[in-house]
Formats: sequence, structure tokens, C-alpha cells
Amino acid sequence: MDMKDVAEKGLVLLGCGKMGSAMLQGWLADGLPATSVWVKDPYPNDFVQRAGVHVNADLPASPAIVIIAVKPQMMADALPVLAAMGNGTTLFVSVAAGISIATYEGMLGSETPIVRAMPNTPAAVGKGITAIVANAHAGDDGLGAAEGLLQAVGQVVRLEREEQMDAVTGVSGSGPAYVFHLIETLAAAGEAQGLSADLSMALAKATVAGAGVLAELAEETPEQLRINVTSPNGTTQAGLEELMDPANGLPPLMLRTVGAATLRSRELANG
Ligand SMILES: NC(=O)C1=CN([C@@H]2O[C@H](COP(=O)(O)OP(=O)(O)OC[C@H]3O[C@@H](n4cnc5c(N)ncnc54)[C@H](OP(=O)(O)O)[C@@H]3O)[C@@H](O)[C@H]2O)C=CC1
Ligand SMILES: O=C(O)[C@@H]1CCC=N1
Repeated sequence: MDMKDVAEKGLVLLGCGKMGSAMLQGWLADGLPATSVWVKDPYPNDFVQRAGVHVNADLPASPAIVIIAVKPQMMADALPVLAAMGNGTTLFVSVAAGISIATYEGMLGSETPIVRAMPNTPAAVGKGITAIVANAHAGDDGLGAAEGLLQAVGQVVRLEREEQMDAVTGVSGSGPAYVFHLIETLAAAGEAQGLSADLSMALAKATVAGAGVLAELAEETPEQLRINVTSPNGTTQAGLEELMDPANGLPPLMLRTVGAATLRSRELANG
């Protein structure tokens, strides 16, 4: 299956909130015709209503792909409308945190091709990263189709085992929120040192965005890039002695942060 098949047979998006809209924005920008997309969502947002896609219309009987982007807690209510598409050629791609492939097989039929994916919201600007893993029925074809679709909104990595998905969710699914909070706290710290709120926020945003691009493009590791900023006995060293404190700094805090998110992903599997 390629993007031409998706355009011909249709893509159904179940749930089009923050993550669904971020991906849809990316796909439409990448050239997927709006008329090939069917969105099901009880309260479609302004973007969806203006995008030219089919909204809460009758669905094609056998679309190429169904994307499931409802909250894990809504799954039992939302999924039954799609049950007739199970056990067929329609590929189901779920982005829901914590919901296992086995759970979908139970709800849609054990012969349904299913890909479980974990994207993140930078997909809205083509800079997402999505991890994917498939069941046997999806196989390489299904994995390839999901990969093609998700590459339109950023990078894609294939996982060796589904169990890795909880930690992936804790790192890159939730990760943009950690980075946005870093921007918030960096700006607040600048204010505490006497800068205006606007100036401090402008400095914090540009610093995080610039460091992110440099980390992505440079040949050096993030560790070396950090060392490059740090003059012996200079300002950065003074700051990093606090931030990198092994007992109270960022390392133990980040371990707890990713650990808590990973654990929550595991818990969501149990409802
Ligand atoms: N946000 C993120 O950064 C990421 C989210 N995810 C996953 O994406 C999924 C969606 O998350 P997110 O976009 O943040 O959540 P949102 O609440 O923003 O989006 C979910 C959408 O589904 C709609 N919905 C609720 N019930 C139904 C139904 N029965 N049928 C169709 N649509 C329904 C909601 O409508 P209403 O608001 O009216 O209830 C809402 O618009 C989750 O499973 C989450 O784990 C994965 C990676 C990153
Ligand atoms: O917070 C959540 O549960 C979802 C999954 C990853 C990002 N947002």
C-alpha cells in the first residue's frame, strides 16, 4: 500500500483532537487530498471543519487506513463503529498510549492488520518522531504503509518489541511537554534575575529551539556540544554544577519523570 492507495481508498481518522489534528495538518501539507479523509469526532475543531475533509459523514466500507486517535479511556465507546472494518484489508494504526495490539485484536478481530504507533505533537510542523510496531497480519506491508504515512510528519523508528512502547511514550510521546516546561522554567528563572517576562521568554524559546536544531544537525554528540559551551570556571560551569547535581539536579529528576510516564503508559493498558 502506498499514498496513492490511501488517496484512492480513503483514510479514516477516529478522534481529531490535539494529536489527530497535528498529524492531519502534516498529511494535508504533504499533499494527501482532503477529500480522501473521513474524520469522526463528536465536536470537530475549527481546523477540521475548515480543512475540506469529510466530517462525521458515512464512512467508506473498506478504507485503506484507519487512524485511531481517541483517548485510551474513550476507546471502548469509540471503537465499535469501526468493528465491521476488522478482519479485512483495512490497516488500523493506533496512536493511543498504553492500548496493546492484543486489545485491538480482541475488539476488531484477530485477523485485523494493526500497527501500534507513538507519535508526538511536533508532527504538526513536520518534526515529529513516531515509533511503530505491527502485528503479524499487518506484517512488512502494513509496517511500510504506516511508516510512509508517518514519515510525512517527521522521523519514524521501528521497534523490536511492543513492550518498548511504554518507555518510548515516556521519552518522546510525552517528551515535548518536558521541553515546553523547560522553556517555561528557563523564562521564569530569567525573570527572577530581573529580566522582563517578554524578553526572558524570547531568550528561552530561541535558546531551546536553537540548541535543538544544533543537536540535530551537528556531528558532535549533545555531550560535546554541552562541553563546547562550558568555559573552564565560567558561567556555564557554575550553572551546570546545580543542574547536573547527581543528588538534586536534572539526572535524578529526569529518571523519575520518564519513569512515572512509562509506568502510567503500562497502567493505561489495564484501563
Ligand atoms: N497529545 C499528544 O501529545 C499525544 C497523544 N497521543 C495519543 O493520542 C490520543 C489522543 O490524544 P489527544 O489528541 O491529546 O486527545 P484529545 O482529547 O485532544 O483528542 C481526542 C479526540 O477524540 C474525540 N473523541 C472522543 N470520543 C470520541 C468518539 N467516541 N469518537 C470519535 N472521537 C471521539 C475527542 O472529542 P472531545 O474532546 O469532544 O471528547 C477529541 O477531539 C490519545 O490516545 C493519546 O494517548 C499520542 C502521542 C502524543
Ligand atoms: O499524555 C498522554 O497520555 C499522551 C500520550 C503521550 C503524550 N500524550
